[in-house]
Amino acid sequence: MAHEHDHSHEEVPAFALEVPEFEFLRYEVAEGIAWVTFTRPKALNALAADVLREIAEVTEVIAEDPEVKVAVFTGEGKAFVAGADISEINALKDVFIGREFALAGQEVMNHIAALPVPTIAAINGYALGGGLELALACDLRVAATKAKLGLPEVGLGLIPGFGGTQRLPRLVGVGRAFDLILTGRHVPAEEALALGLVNRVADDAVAAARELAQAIMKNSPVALALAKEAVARGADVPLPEALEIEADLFGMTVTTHDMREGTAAFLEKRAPEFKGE
Ligand SMILES: C/C=C/C(=O)SCCNC(=O)CCNC(=O)[C@H](O)C(C)(C)COP(=O)(O)OP(=O)(O)OC[C@H]1O[C@@H](n2cnc3c(N)ncnc32)[C@H](O)[C@@H]1OP(=O)(O)O
Repeated sequence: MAHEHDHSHEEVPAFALEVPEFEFLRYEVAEGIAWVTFTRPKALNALAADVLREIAEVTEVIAEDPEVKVAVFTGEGKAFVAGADISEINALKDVFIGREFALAGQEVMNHIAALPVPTIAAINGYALGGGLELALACDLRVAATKAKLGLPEVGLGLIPGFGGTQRLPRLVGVGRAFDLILTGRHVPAEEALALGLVNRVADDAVAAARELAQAIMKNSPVALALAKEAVARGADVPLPEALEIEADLFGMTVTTHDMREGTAAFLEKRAPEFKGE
């Protein structure tokens, strides 16, 4: 085959994943966990358009990386994410551009929600507005004791626009969601736990997220992906149809190596060795 270019990357094995350079986040994979850390602490990790673009890119990297079993999102400094960038919103004037702004943010959150691996928001500090909406797009939320969560948009003359008016009531119920959406107040972590808004509260959210990820990773990766798919696809359809989706996906599990291995290991009183297939 003729070589038309100087392939300076030729020594990289064909299967190596190309990870783009990120400016506003750090991407690391260690022991099966993909860590996405927002690194714009001076602006409290606010979601400027460029940050949202990088989040969309990193979800593609995660989805394609076979090493990743669980993904954790967290922030540097005193905030997880303090919302969409208010100076960018201040510049929005046209109704259609405003709508596009919300749709673009929603799309990024949808990318997170659609990831095939379990996702955890390690809420190290403020998770406000678009920041809470990002956490709501994750499967699980772990909050630091000092974290504050809220949807303060109405105080800015806005409404939540990155999924908050929809994902929050689905998670905690309409009445509890209205409390947050209409007051815009900052909810402390312990109260967020009582509301069902977060799954765990710990002094160190990152350490607690790591423990949660490790507990999840003991299970079959293929079962995790199918369980996640069942919940997601069943969420917005009538119950009889949702139960059919569950049965179809259950059917798929019985054809997997992991199901043979998991059930055999139980019967043989030993630990399973899952392959994710
Ligand atoms: C569809 C989605 C819509 C949305 O998400 S709308 C945004 C919703 N979020 C908010 O309304 C929260 C806004 N931020 C705050 O209320 C405060 O911050 C905090 C309570 C979280 C923290 O207050 P404190 O500790 O006093 O820090 P600080 O001096 O306000 O913030 C440090 C720097 O970060 C900038 N910043 C904070 N949040 C945002 C943001 N969401 N968009 C743009 N910049 C933000 C500030 O302005 C400041 O910057 P400088 O150092 O240059 O003065």
